[in-house]
Amino acid sequence: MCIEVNRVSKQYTLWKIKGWTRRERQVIEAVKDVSFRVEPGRALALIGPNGAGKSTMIKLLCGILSPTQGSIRVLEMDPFKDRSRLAYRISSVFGQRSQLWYHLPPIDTFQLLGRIYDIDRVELKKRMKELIELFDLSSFLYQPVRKLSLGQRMRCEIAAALIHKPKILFLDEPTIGLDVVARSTVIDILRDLNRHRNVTIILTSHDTGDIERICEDVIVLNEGKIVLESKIREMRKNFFHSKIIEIEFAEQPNDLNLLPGVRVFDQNGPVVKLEVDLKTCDVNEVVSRIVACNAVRDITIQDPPLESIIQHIYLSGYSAEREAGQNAQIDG
Ligand SMILES: Nc1ncnc2c1ncn2[C@@H]1O[C@H](COP(=O)(O)OP(=O)(O)OP(=O)(O)O)[C@@H](O)[C@H]1O
Repeated sequence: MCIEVNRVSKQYTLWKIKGWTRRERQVIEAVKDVSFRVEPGRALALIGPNGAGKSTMIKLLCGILSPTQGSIRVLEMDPFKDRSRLAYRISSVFGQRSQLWYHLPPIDTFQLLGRIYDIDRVELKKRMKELIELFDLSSFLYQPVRKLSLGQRMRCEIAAALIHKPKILFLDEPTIGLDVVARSTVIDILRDLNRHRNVTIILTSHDTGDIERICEDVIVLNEGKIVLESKIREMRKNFFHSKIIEIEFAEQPNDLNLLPGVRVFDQNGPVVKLEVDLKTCDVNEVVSRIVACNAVRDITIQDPPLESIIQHIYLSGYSAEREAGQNAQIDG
């Protein structure tokens, strides 16, 4: 097994200053009694709303934090106790933080990391060549990192994370702030690493598109607890029951004459978002009907926002069922 998380909880303790002399202790339960396993070569997404505990979970798995309760094994090691040994076998990319030297070109960081990981000179040269080709870095390899675009920086960031050939790559919001093209490049690279180079990927993202293209498995966290553990395919089948159609009409529509199963999700002047229940009707039919009866400037079809899927998971009573099941197991 690549990763084994057994009944892990993580609490943060904060001290609030109250007046001149008093301090009040506040305990935040970021992760509550979480268990899961990841087989080698899988790609797992950890998703959930803000504050759900995703980053805390990634930090626990990398050994940056130690659990308050429970145990974690990553590649047969305790990530917190064996952190330096584990560092040779795993890697992490945090979208909001950089491991590249800001005022130096990326090539300098690669060479420095080569030294840190004790990679032999010839081998390092070979690996850098491979990564430069894979991530198409040659045109900006000698420019200071501060002068790179966000997309170029993220490609260098992931290349740097791979210099020591890690078995597991942890990514916390790797596509945050990237434009459509840069995001797509990063996603393709991550998918290739997982599918063809056997790198296990653990990813957090707020973007359902990223998650679907990279990962096979998903864990949904909310308020520190697992509310759903599933294959992405199953989650789509069970919970993605709707699509959002965004239409920009030539002028504000009076009567949309909507089919059953279609509701107005949002409206801002001539821009209307419709939610289509896929169990009741077909998206193509809805689009054809609207285009036939109205002057339309633009139409886009999207998946519903992650937050609304999570809300749906709750409304479907899934989490309550799961909790009841777990309690029954514990009692048994
Ligand atoms: N260093 C810290 N000290 C105290 N509380 C923290 C710390 N880091 C996180 N928390 C709290 O723990 C909870 C979980 O935070 P975490 O960052 O793990 O969530 P997240 O799912 O990654 O959220 P986001 O999507 O916003 O990044 C939140 O209530 C957060 O305020």
